[in-house]
Amino acid sequence: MPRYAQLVMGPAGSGKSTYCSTMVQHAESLNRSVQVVNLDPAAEYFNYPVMADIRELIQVDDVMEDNSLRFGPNGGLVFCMEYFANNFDWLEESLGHVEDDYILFDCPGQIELYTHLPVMKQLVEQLQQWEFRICGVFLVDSQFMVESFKFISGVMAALSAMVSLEIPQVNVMTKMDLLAPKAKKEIEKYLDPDMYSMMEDNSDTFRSKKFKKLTKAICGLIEDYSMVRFLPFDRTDEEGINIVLQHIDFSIQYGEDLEVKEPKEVDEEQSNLNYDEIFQDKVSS
Ligand SMILES: Nc1nc2c(ncn2[C@@H]2O[C@H](COP(=O)(O)OP(=O)(O)OP(=O)(O)O)[C@@H](O)[C@H]2O)c(=O)[nH]1
Ligand SMILES: [Mg+2]
Repeated sequence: MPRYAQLVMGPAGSGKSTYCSTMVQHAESLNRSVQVVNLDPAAEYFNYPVMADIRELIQVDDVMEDNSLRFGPNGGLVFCMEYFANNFDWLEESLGHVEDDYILFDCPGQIELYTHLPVMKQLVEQLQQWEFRICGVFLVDSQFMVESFKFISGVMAALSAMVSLEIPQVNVMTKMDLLAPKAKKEIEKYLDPDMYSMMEDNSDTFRSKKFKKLTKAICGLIEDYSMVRFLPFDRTDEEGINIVLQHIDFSIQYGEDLEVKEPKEVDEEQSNLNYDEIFQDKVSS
């Protein structure tokens, strides 16, 4: 039996930890068991129960206080993640060997982890060896997406994670509840974007021909992949949360291997009896 995982990624403050706790609550309401592993060694606050916490293995503060290392917060985090990659047996022990489990990994927000550092890819490969089917969930804050050039940079970040991890990925625009109705309408065009027309909208803002050409090339690239789409995520909207979950479940084929529930056996005599009654009713009417 496979196991299932979501790798919850995205820039700092994009809402990863909030997404995890919202998903846990939503899963509870569906009678499903979903657990969370905190993989952020600098995490200070999250309001979900954790099944494992990387801070038991290593903490950024300890690394920063170490006089021989002398790291700042970002270097410290990278050091922690490399240490983690060398100690996956800690994770194996914490996860146990439960068939059919469904785990969310709340990742740190440093964008370099998803663009060029190898640790996330190593984690993916390790999880696959443990028979996990993994979906990347890349979160981007909708507040920063109301202008097209910001949107393009968000898309590029998501695409970069997608290309480097080589797993199915669902991109999510978070904090939709904070948008004013007008901005919400404006942002709708980004949910299923036609990149070229978006670039035309903005043609006045391009300062030079070269910049315009570059932007056009980037838009072409994104369009060719045609995989960077965003789903809106409003933590107050159960239906919207369910749509996001369904997309993710579909990408990792969750539920396909679940045992089929047999319909209740009907007593044959009883069912014949019912049929006779219905027949009699029909004849007499
Ligand atoms: N209104 C609203 N606020 C949100 C939502 N998601 C996150 N927030 C707020 O945004 C802030 C950051 O959210 P987190 O969930 O901690 O973000 P994160 O991506 O885990 O942050 P880091 O782990 O520091 O990278 C918090 O103050 C949350 O309350 C949302 O959907 N709606
Ligand atoms: Mg967090």
